[in-house]
Amino acid sequence: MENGRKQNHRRQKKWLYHDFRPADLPTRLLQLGYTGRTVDDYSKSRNQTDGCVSTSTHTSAVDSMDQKLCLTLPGQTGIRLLPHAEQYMLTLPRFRRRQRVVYIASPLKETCEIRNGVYVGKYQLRKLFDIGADYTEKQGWLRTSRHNHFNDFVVHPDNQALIREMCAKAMDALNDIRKEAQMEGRTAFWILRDQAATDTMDKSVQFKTNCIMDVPACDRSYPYRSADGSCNNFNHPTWGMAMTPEPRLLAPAYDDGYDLPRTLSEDRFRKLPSARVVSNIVHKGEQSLEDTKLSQWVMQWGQFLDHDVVLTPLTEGSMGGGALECCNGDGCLSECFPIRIPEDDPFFNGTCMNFVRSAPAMDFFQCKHGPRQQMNGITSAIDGSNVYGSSQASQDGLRTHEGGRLKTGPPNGEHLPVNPDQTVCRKSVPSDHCQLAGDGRSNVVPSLGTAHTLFVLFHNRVVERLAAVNSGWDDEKLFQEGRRIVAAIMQHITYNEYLPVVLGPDVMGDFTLTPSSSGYSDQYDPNVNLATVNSFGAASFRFGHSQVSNIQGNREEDFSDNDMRDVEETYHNPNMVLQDDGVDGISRWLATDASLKTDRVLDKGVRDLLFLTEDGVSLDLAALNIQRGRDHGLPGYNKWREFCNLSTATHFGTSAGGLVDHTDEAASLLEEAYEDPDDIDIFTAGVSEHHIAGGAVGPTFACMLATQFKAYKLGDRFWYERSDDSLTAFTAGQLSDIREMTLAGVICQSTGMDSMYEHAMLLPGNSNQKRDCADLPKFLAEGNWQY
Ligand code: HEM
Repeated sequence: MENGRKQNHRRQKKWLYHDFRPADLPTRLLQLGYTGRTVDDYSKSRNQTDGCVSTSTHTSAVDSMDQKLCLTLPGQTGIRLLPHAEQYMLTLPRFRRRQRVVYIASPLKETCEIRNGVYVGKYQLRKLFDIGADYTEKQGWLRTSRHNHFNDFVVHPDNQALIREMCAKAMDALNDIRKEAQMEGRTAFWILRDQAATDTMDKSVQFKTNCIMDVPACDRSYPYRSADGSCNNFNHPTWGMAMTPEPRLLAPAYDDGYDLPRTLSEDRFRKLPSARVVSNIVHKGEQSLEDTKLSQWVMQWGQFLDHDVVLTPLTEGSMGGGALECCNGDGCLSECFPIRIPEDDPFFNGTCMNFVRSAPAMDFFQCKHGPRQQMNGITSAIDGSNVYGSSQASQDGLRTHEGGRLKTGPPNGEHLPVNPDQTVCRKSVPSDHCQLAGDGRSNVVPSLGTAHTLFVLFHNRVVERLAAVNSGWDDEKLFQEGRRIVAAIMQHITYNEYLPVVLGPDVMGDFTLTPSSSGYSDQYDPNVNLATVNSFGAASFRFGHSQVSNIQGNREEDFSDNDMRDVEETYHNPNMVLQDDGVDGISRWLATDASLKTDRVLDKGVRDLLFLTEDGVSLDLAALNIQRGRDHGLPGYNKWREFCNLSTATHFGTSAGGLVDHTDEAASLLEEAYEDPDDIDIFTAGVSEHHIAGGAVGPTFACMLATQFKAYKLGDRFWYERSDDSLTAFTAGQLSDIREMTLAGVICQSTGMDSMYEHAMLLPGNSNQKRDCADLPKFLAEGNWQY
């Protein structure tokens, strides 16, 4: 008997890891929760939509098309298999006879450390089964960094320990879930499926508690924002803090309920189309339409603002460190989720677009964990963290520590300072420099670098003026007061100039977003969490990608064209902004060139040529957006319609019960791309809706965006319009000075320009005339600012 049990146990282990028989797969799948489908069905559906991407000369695990396991055979292309988490596999029938070894990539939770300045976590490839001779075991490293697109998103050393803790905990959490499932003899999918449904903004599943992070202690008498956004809310000091998980408005729709990206329909019978296929069908167009009212400053303010409120770090890695290459060697790692490029792609030659999953996160302060979450690497509040950084160390590194000023850089001290890491950008001439700013993405395009530069220069003008009227103030006081004023002006520009043209008057009113024209506005509610929610970063606020044009430009003092470059030439190349007249000329171009209309089409510069390298490798931003939503487990379009109390679609027509907020053309393209309206990705459907009256987005994105902007306003203890907190409030006179300020005023004050259009975000016209800078609002720091 004893012997029998042992044998049984051994047999079970063997079955799991070594001796898997393809014939058992249907039964195994049923046990694992993939009900109602046979292997053949599954294989067929995967066959239709998946391609195999990498070729190998030896037997090894090399690639995956979406986050899972893969198998390669000598001289054959790689095949992606099923989730490592459940320790089982699927294979395409045609390879059965020839397959040798299948590996499992499993993170080793105890191995989180910093290497070469970035967080790395160890993973191990274990043999799952073998039907042949070769067998090797491999080890590699996963690292968590801010981003892998040309190292834009470098982790500040100050945050490395935090990332390490967080990632270790997140890996622990996912392992706990797996173990729990094994102990109960059920799959994690079933355990978490119901619980995941309740894992919304406030609740998450609680498995085990071994907290190692302390909730920050708050000094209630400190009058300024902390550098990392902690203690904005005294009752919840981590709300809105950098390096914390992004809350969710809706439960995630992961394939396995807790970790694996959404690649299947809700009933798990359909495989979703490749993100690039969707992009080719829905987001491709001959030429994007220009907006008739809005200038490029709307696009540029959107991106600059985005970099104030959200940065979602990715997991990176490779055997020897460096960015994860999911189309080239790292594809077997569970953190890879590359995008399949169809054979008949109109632009790309290859079959695979690199895509790395966002780093896993959990609420490590409350030690709650459940389905995989993603983290915000920067502060959530609209607080100028893109100017001042999101950690104490980063803030300190940006300051001169004299007179409250921020550092500036060559050639004339009117540009961003030199980044200590000169490998994060491309240089046209040796005298160019990679720029340093509060957010790591400032080199992405020159017009973004321009916005950053303007606000650093503006800060310095503000503190100079404060110093002139407050002679007793030291560097710290000047810096913090300047920072407080600049953040308030950024909030005002956002709610007074940007949001009204994006959301239109009705939504502004319904969500109480319109700034008061006089007096105070005391809507602060300490029960509101101001943290940037997952769907805002991964979907709705990406609507701005549709506004990006193929050109980066510079205009002369008389606003005629000066330097016009294709956007792909300017990615990660700050040359344009570092010209003597770069900031002025680009600001003029942004104010007078039309933004592209928010619609389903993304221009070629971002849809085919994003981050083009000298080697001719580029990405598709629409496909990345779709894939990112799936990576984060964002539910489909219909679920967001429900969230927003809007009708859902049961057919692809535009009549009642269908896609009522789409044109016939957009609806029919969605039908071509998807099998069922429930499958439609939120980015794709959201960006292609009709605009709401007076706005630049459709009703679904308007609701999702307004929900977030309401939280930024109501949940911010430092909201600029408040009067009811004597510690943080501006005086009535100061508030009225802040309300006077406009983006045009900031541009004029920060540069040597003579004139600018009054409403920088609107195209020139009868109600938007060019004005002398002398006649535009100025922040003078007289009277009201003398203490
Ligand atoms: C030249 C202009 C722009 C470029 C090249 C660009 C590029 C990118 C890239 C490469 C990503 C990461 C994609 C991924 O792997 O998931 C991203 C993320 C994002 N972008 Fe843009 N973008 C631009 C403009 C904008 C604008 C105008 C907006 C908003 C109005 C915007 C909002 C966002 C948001 C919210 C994210 C997610 C950020 C995060 O969670 O880390 N972007 N963008």
